[in-house]
Amino acid sequence: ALFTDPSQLKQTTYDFVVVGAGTAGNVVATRLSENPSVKVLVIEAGVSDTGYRSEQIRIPFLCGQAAIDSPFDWNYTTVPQKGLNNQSIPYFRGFVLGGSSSTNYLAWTRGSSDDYDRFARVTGDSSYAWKNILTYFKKSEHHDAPTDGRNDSAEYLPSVHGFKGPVAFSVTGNLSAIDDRVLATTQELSDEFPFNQDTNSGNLLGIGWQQNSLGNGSRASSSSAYLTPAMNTRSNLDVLIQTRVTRLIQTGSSKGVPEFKSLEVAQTPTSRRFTFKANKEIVLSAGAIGSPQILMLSGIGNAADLAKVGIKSTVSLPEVGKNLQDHPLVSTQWVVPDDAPTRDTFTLGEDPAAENAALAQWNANHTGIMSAVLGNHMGFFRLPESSPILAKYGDQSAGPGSAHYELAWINGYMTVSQPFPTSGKYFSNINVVNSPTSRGTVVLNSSDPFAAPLIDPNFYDTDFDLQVMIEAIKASVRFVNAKVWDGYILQPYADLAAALAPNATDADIVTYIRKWTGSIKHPMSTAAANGAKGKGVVGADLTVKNLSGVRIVDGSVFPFIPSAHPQAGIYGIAEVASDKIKAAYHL
Ligand SMILES: Cc1cc2nc3c(=O)[nH]c(=O)nc-3n(C[C@H](O)[C@H](O)[C@H](O)COP(=O)(O)OP(=O)(O)OC[C@H]3O[C@@H](n4cnc5c(N)ncnc54)[C@H](O)[C@@H]3O)c2cc1C
Repeated sequence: ALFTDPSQLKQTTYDFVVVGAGTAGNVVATRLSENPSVKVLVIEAGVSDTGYRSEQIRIPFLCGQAAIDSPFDWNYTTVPQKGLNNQSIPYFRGFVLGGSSSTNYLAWTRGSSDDYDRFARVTGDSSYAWKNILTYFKKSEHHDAPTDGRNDSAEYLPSVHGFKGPVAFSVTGNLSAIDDRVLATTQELSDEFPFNQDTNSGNLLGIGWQQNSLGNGSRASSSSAYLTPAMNTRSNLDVLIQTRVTRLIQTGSSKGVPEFKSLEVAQTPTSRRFTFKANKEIVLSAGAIGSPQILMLSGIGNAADLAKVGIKSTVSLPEVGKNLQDHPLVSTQWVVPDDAPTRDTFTLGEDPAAENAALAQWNANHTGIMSAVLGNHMGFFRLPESSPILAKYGDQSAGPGSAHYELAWINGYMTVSQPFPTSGKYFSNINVVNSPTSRGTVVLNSSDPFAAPLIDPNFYDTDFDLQVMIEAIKASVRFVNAKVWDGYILQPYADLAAALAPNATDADIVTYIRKWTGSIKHPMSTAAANGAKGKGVVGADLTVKNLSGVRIVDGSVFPFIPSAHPQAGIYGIAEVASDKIKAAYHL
C-alpha cells in the first residue's frame, strides 16, 4: 500500500528497504516482492505521480513541463561550469514516484554492445556483457504498436526485443512533416548518415526510428509499469512517499566491516526522525545524485570531502561522488518557411484553442499531437578513423560500435538553454557528446540532509569533449545541406548564424557551444562499479565496498556513461541486480 507519513506504517522492520522509488528502485522492489514471503519497503522523497499536474507526466508532448518549474523535480542547479563561461545550469532529477522515468523525454535507447561489454570487463562479471544482459533488456519491456495504426515492422527489429515485460515501448504514433526528409537524407548521404532499422540491437550506429517508453499514447514509467500495479495488489510491499532518507545507521559489524542495516528518515528538516530496519539489506536507488549524497551523510566516502562539512568518516571510500559523467547537449535551430507544418504553434503557445482541442483529443483516445514525443528519429555517429581528434586523444568510446556523438531532429523550436522565440517556424536538432571523457563530482555542501549537494558535471573539462561537439555541429550542417532540405532550411537561427557564417572558424562554434550547452540530464557513475580491489564504490554484485548491508542499484553504478540515453540500460541493470539479490538470499 501507499503511505504518506512514516507514522502510518505498522512495522519498522522489513526484509529489504529500497531507497528511492525511481527508475531502478521500482524494478528491484517489484521483483523482490514477487515472493509473497519477502517484505519490502520503498521510501521515496518525492510526491505521488497521480493528482495535481500529473497529466504532465502522462501526456508525452508535455514531457518538458514535467521537469521544469515542477513539483516533480528536485530543482537542482550546478556549480558554475568553467567550460560554460562560468554559468550555473539547471540540473533536473525526478522527485516523484517513478523518479526520472516519470519526468524524462521518453527516449528508449540501450547503447551499444560495447558499452555493456566494457561494464563486464571493468567489473569482471559477464552478467553485464551484451550477450547476457540482452535477456534482461527484453525482460523489462514489451513492444506496443504505434497509436496511428501504422505497420511499424520495418521501424524496429522484433528479434532484439521483449514482448511481455512491464515497460511499453513504441515508435511514434504521430508522424511529423520532417520524417520523410530525415529518411531521405539517410539515402542521399548514406555513407555518413546510414539508416539503421534498430539502434537498440547492440549495433547503435546510424539513424533509426526513435523508440520511446510509451504505450497506448501515454508515458510508461517505472511507477506505472512496475511499482503501482505491484503496490496495489501485494500485501508484502509498502511504499512511503514524501519522506527523505537522511542517513544510514550502523547496526554492528559483520565479517570485520561495519554493517549498515538501519536508516533514518524525516519529512522536513525539523520533523520527527523515524528509523527503519532491513533484515537482509538496504538497496540504495536514489539516483546518481541521491545515492552518493546519502552515503556521504552517513560518513561513507572521501574523508577529506566529509571533513569540510563536519562529518566524521566512518567508512573510507574515496570515489563516492566522484566520476560524475553526463552528456553535454547543445541545440541548433534553423528558420523554415512560414507555411511549414511545424509543431511550433503548440511549442511556442501561439494558439491556446488548438492546444485545448489537442488535449481533449488525447483525453478521448490518446492520439494526436499530445501523444507525440519531441522527435521521431535519432542517430548515433563516430568520428572518422582519419580524424585528427582520434589521432591526438585516442578513441575514448567503449569500442568500434559506440557513438562519439548523437544527433536528433525536431519539427519545431527546441532548446535546453536558449530563450524561446515568440513566433516563427523552425527546424531544430540536438547535438550530444555521447562518449565524454570529462568527469565531475557530487559533494556535500552541508551536513544538512535537506540541503542540495554541490553538483559539478564539469562539462568540457577535456578538449576531447569540446572537439567532438564541434564535429557534431559540423555534421548537423552537412545533414541539412543535403539536397532534400533545399527550399526548407532557410537560414541558421539567432547566434547560430554567427557560428556558421562563411568566414567563421571553429572558435566561433566554440563560442556558441560554451554559451548554450546544457545537460541532456544523464548524470551517472557517481558510485561506480569496479571489480578491482580498492577501486570504485561498489563491487561486481553492486554491494558497497568496505561495509556490509547495502547495495546500490541505479545510474550511479555504471563505470562509464553509455553512449546513448540511459533509462533502458538502467532498467536492464536493475533487472540483473534483482536476480543477483534473489540468488544471494535464495529467494
Ligand atoms: C528531464 C529529464 C529528461 C530525460 N530524458 C531522458 C530520455 O529521454 N531518455 C533516457 O533514457 N533518459 C532520460 N533521462 C535520464 C533518465 O531518466 C535517468 O538517467 C534515469 O531515469 C535515472 O534512473 P535512476 O534509477 O538512476 O534514478 P531516478 O529515476 O532519478 O530515481 C531516484 C529516486 O530516488 C529518490 N531519492 C533521491 N534521494 C532520496 C532520498 N534521500 N530519500 C528518498 N528518496 C530519494 C528520487 O526522488 C527519485 O525518485 C532524462 C532525465 C530527466 C530528469
